[in-house]
Amino acid sequence: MALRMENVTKRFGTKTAVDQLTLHIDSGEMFGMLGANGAGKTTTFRMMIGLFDPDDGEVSWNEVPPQSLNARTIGYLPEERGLYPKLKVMEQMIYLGRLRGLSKQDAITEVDAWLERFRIPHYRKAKVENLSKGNQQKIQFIAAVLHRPQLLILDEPFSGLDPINVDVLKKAVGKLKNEGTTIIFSSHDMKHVESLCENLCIMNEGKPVVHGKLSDIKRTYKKRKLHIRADVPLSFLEDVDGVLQMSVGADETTIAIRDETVAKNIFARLQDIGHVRYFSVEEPTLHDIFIEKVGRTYA
Ligand SMILES: Nc1ncnc2c1ncn2[C@@H]1O[C@H](COP(=O)(O)OP(=O)(O)OP(=O)(O)O)[C@@H](O)[C@H]1O
Repeated sequence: MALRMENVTKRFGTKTAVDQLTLHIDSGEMFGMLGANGAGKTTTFRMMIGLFDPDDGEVSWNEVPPQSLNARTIGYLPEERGLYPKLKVMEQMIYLGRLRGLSKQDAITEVDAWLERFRIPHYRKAKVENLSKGNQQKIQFIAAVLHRPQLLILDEPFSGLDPINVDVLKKAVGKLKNEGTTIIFSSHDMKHVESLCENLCIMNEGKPVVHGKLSDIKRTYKKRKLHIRADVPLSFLEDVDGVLQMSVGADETTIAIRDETVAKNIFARLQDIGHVRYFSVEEPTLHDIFIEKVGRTYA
């Protein structure tokens, strides 16, 4: 286990921001952290990088506490972006690279490669304040990875990016994962977590309410949705045991059901009637699971 958080608690005055959190993240894993505003994600990240000491519990990376790690081990993209607006991109990257133990030349080589990859080599000498928000975010990402960290923590890396830049950044993150980097990121967009992570944690009020492998989480979440298109009225299905909700559209009827056995019952009844053109059982999405576990409407 590369990253270990054991029973970690962090309080601010009377507020418990993180409450007895235990997380084990393997080396080379891509791990997603979800949670509503104020759930405790950023506080957790700050403890992972040693910026905050936990009040209780322990944090370690390969058995070493974050405060004792070499400056090159961890890369961090903070939620509040922290570039110097008046400095030029390359000047700033060299400065940050040097802080993490890179030679000037190694920093330049690494940053140039990233600028090429992001198709913005012409911004090498631009002042950060003159870049668009999306390009500033790419530069901030480069600042987090230019020293090739083993552990990369990205707080909301995709927020504020257009879909094209989301893809660019997703590819960059995928490349780093393939090279063996352990990556932990938070997102308010469940589709990002669903498309990138095998393992995840959903936090609510400082506690993990769901934690584990995405496929296992989906399997244990029993509720399903049915989509049916038929040439006969389907309103009689409302009375079937285990039907939770039904919405009748122009062509398609969607039914929320308690579990898969209900789908089998409905399928059997429809076969008796015939005239069914389409029948599908939808796996729960992370969005459905989030709403149920965190218990509030959340985009
Ligand atoms: N430095 C601090 N001083 C006092 N309270 C804090 C501090 N940092 C965080 N908190 C509180 O701790 C709780 C958790 O905050 P945190 O920023 O970790 O949540 P988050 O999940 O990252 O939220 P968001 O999605 O909005 O970024 C919140 O109630 C927040 O107000």
